[in-house]
Amino acid sequence: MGSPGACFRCWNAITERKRSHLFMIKLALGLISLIFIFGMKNSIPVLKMVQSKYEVLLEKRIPPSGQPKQHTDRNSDVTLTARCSPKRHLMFLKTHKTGGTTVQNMLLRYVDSRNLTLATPPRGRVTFNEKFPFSANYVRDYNKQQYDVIAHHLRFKITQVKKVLKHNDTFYFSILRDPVNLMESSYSFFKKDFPAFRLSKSLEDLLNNSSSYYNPYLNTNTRVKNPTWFDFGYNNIANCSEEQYTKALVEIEKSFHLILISEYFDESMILLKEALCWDIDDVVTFKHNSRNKEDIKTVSENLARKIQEWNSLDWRLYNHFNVTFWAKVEETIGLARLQDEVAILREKRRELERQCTLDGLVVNQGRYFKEGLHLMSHKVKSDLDRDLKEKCKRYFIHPRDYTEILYTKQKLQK
Ligand SMILES: Nc1ncnc2c1ncn2[C@@H]1O[C@H](COP(=O)(O)OS(=O)(=O)O)[C@@H](OP(=O)(O)O)[C@H]1O
Repeated sequence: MGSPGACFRCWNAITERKRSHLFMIKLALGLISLIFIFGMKNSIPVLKMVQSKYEVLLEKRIPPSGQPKQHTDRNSDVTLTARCSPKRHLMFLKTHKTGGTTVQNMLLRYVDSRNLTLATPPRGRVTFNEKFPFSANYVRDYNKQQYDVIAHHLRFKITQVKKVLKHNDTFYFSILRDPVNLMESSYSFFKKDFPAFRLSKSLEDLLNNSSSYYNPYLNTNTRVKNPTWFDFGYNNIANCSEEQYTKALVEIEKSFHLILISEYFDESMILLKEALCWDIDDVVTFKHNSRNKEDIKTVSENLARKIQEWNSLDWRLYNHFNVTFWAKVEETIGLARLQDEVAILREKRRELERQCTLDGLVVNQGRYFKEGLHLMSHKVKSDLDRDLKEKCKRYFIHPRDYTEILYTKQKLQK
């Protein structure tokens, strides 16, 4: 190794010509670096948003006040006392065909056991008016009173939601699903409900001949294209410029504290429980609205690409929040603890299934059986004691029935 003095002498020994060559190379390298950094920053605005989102989420992670709650860090065997209190004011944007009914059932059970106030849709309905942006007047018996939870389908409009959920610590969250899986599910579930689905012979036929089947201006075709973008309150049919897309994404980032991912449902439940400062027992769920295997069609790579193009806004949205989901995992509980807790959650589900049900998931022959589809559900054992039977039933009850039960209970409590 030469000394700094020796190096200085080397430098002086270089001829004038070589020095100017070196200068030119350094200048070129500097320029290339600048172009690269500038290009990255501007061509991937989404990455910038991911960063800023996590700065915001980290700030919000531990509420400033509330009852101390103990969390055990399994990796270090250290019991940490984090100051957080269970969140009870919740806005769940129930998107379509994303596993939303499963999340909703968990929320309704939470509302039930904690005697919270649920904003309910009109009698006999499982959705608010979904075609138009939400209005506080869509809530049954709305009289400017305060509610704790919204968990039914609606088209998101934050100003109106805030007229119903007035607590300023309301936690906003939603769930997304890969648009390919979502559209395959949607096409079979809503086959008779939307003209574009009804008229086409298959999903492939619809996407190959969309102009023959799909009239975007027909208000009965609202959720055929970019259905999740529509649920979030945005225009799912007009061309969306880069600027409009980014503006919408920033709005969603600002309004929602957490976006769950259907493909990682159990992981989502653990992340949600952490964010809400709930117990793991609160997030044990059973699948609702799932189809029998024989009703699920395999989607070829070619068709998958077409579905992604058709739902390009939903596809971008999903990819964005898939990234932020995992970043959030890293920033909060970490992958190792996530895996441990997912295993505990699944064991709890298995145990409850053993206690409550006869044969696991079976084809639903009940009242809400959807014609032409084999929807699955659980059958509660008949020989259980009264309390356990009531508890078990709550996991599998149809949202329409549960909503009515909660509505009546709330009325009686007044
Ligand atoms: N826990 C869990 N994990 C993964 N996927 C799940 C889960 N719960 C429900 N599902 C699937 O979600 C689909 C039903 O979605 P929704 O309940 O949102 O439907 S609806 O819009 O309310 O009709 C439906 O999808 P398909 O079976 O593909 O149709 C369900 O199987």
